[in-house]
Amino acid sequence: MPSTSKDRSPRYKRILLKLSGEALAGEEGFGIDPAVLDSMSLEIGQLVGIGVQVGLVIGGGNLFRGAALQAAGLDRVAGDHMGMLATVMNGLALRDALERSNIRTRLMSAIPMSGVVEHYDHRHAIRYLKNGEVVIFCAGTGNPFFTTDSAACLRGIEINADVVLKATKVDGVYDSDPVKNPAAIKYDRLTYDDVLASKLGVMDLTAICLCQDHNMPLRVFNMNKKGALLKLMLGGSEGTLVEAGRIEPD
Ligand SMILES: Nc1ncnc2c1ncn2[C@@H]1O[C@H](COP(=O)(O)OP(=O)(O)OP(=O)(O)O)[C@@H](O)[C@H]1O
Ligand SMILES: O=c1ccn([C@@H]2O[C@H](COP(=O)(O)O)[C@@H](O)[C@H]2O)c(=O)[nH]1
Repeated sequence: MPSTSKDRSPRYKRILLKLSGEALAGEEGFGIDPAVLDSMSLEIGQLVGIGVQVGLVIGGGNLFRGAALQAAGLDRVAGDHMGMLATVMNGLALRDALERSNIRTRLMSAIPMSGVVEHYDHRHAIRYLKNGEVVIFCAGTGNPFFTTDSAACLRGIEINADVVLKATKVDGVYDSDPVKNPAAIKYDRLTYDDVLASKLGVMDLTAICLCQDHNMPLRVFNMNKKGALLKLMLGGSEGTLVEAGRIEPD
């Protein structure tokens, strides 16, 4: 039977999607691959097309990470500032790609950068989202010693998103890192307490605690699977859902 517009009504009204900076690098492992930007824009455009309000947080791991710079001898705070500025560069590139695809987009930075990006203000952000514009939140939380995962959960809570979606290169949360352990077992659902107690490393624990404190559901899924994001919006199951409450075995 052909699908009707009713079939395509989204399961979430407003989402916060965290995009990995590392994913932007594509095959190169460093920098920004325009082909990856275009494919991300296509997927995001599909969500806007079915009426989902989309807030984005972009990581910086394709350019700089404070902890790696510190290991190379740099001061940690300077390294973290470089990492946050890296997310601004990624944000500028992503906005450009989205706008080339005719998706109206705002870029808001936690660090004021007059003339380059708009300074973050959650009330303005909500207004833009209601207006159908995609909003990219860059520069993380604006503070060192945090990550963009924490920034994603923070912004998700501030804009009152229905869910935080972490797009990554693995299929969800496993009992150990699936990149290092090919025999790792994937979970479909977990509680915040499960993730915290077992220190499951897919996201930093500060981010998980924030979601737990504010009862913000979190889903980790693989962005390399074409159409996974749209499938999720239309009620399909992808990745791992982390939420409150006791999960009964199936
Ligand atoms: N228990 C686990 N389940 C799933 N993935 C895990 C687990 N432990 C560690 N990981 C690793 O965490 C990675 C997810 O982090 P990812 O690179 O997407 O985020 P990030 O570091 O926040 O992004 P960025 O590239 O923006 O810095 C996965 O690629 C996986 O290798
Ligand atoms: O709130 C924040 C967010 C990020 N940083 C620094 O930026 C890099 C890149 O972010 P990823 O989450 O690793 O992609 C991060 O390693 C930190 O150095 C920050 O200081 N504060």
